[in-house]
Amino acid sequence: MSYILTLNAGSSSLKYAVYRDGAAPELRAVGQVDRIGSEAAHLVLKREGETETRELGAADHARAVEAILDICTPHMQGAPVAGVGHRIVHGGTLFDRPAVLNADILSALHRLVPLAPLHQPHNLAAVRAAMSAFPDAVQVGCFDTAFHRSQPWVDDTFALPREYYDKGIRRYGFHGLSYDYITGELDRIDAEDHHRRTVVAHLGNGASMCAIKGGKSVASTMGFTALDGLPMGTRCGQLDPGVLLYLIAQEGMGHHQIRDLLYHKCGLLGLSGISNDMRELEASPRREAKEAIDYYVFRIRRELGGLAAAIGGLETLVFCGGIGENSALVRARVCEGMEWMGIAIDPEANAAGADVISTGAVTVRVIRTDEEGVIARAVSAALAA
Ligand SMILES: Nc1ncnc2c1ncn2[C@@H]1O[C@H](COP(=O)(O)OP(=O)(O)O)[C@@H](O)[C@H]1O
Ligand SMILES: CC(=O)OP(=O)(O)O
Ligand SMILES: [Mg+2]
Repeated sequence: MSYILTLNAGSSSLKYAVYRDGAAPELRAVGQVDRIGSEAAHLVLKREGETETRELGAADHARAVEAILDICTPHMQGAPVAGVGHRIVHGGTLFDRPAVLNADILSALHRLVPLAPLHQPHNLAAVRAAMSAFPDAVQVGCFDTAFHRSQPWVDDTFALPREYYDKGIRRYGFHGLSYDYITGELDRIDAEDHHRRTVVAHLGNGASMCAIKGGKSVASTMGFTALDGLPMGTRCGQLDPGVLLYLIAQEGMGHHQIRDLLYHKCGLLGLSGISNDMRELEASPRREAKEAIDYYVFRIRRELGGLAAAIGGLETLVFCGGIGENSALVRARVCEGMEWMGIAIDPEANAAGADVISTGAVTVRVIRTDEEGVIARAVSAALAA
């Protein structure tokens, strides 16, 4: 008997899950370290209906991995961690599937840091920490970009001179582990194949949408970085590049200020001035909160039309991610007045967050996504190979 650990490192958080390896990995515990990089990192472990927490003080990713190991070990009854799976945001053009990590691959992934400055360094830090904590375990990288490698050239490129495409300035797309999971679920639950043309809305703190045809990504709203497309908790989403030129030339802003603005101060937080958290905005009576939700919904509806056009119609629409799975309000407002597209939903089914909420020609589903599960299965396959 052995265990699989999955690590999903963000800039200030590290989500993890522990599985017992087997034909189908069995989830044993999940948790998260928050506020990494501050003076007050905080660890949570949930297993068998119980929650444990620990204060870690000042902690980097290596310390976070150490603390995760420390809190999990007593529950593992001496069995080893045979494999560690990592969500790695950027696989560039190199990876269209998971890969067993070694020194050569790590240096290739390190060269992609400039393409994902706020995600990739933390993903790689977690890999290094796991390699030293589990020197005998197989380390498997699972790439957010991999699912989108099938995108046609027109959605892979920007209309920049060709040399920039060759330098890697392309539309990679992200949240691929989530889209991979959803695609697998649709194959499983919809045997009659009413999902040949599907749009998935992954609405979490980071958010994107993907048009999937015959199980393959055709177009997505995220591009070169995880800033493009939909507005997010704190990220801007689609932005006229002229705005950046203006900020540089007229406001005298530099690289770090602009980066901080676009990643941390925009989106729902920037528009509302209240919060990046959809729950708080839904509960707020203030006009700014309502307008932030208005903009959010408006952008999703615009993208839905565009993505459906990219795949020549729509049979299935899926909502997932923290907002997609839990916000009946956002789902209702996205679907409102969309009968012209074949989208109509049942208010009660929507309020209950039912698996299927539609009454029209397009099947509208709510699916709890599972990026961790996708990673764990990739590790299990690598261990079996
Ligand atoms: N019941 C709910 N109603 C509305 N929004 C919710 C609800 N539960 C969670 N959310 C929203 O989900 C978002 C977080 O999504 P999640 O997928 O957990 O993010 P992450 O990208 O960090 O994994 C937050 O905006 C949060 O407010
Ligand atoms: C790529 C991305 O936006 O990831 P997350 O939603 O975890 O921030
Ligand atoms: Mg997420």
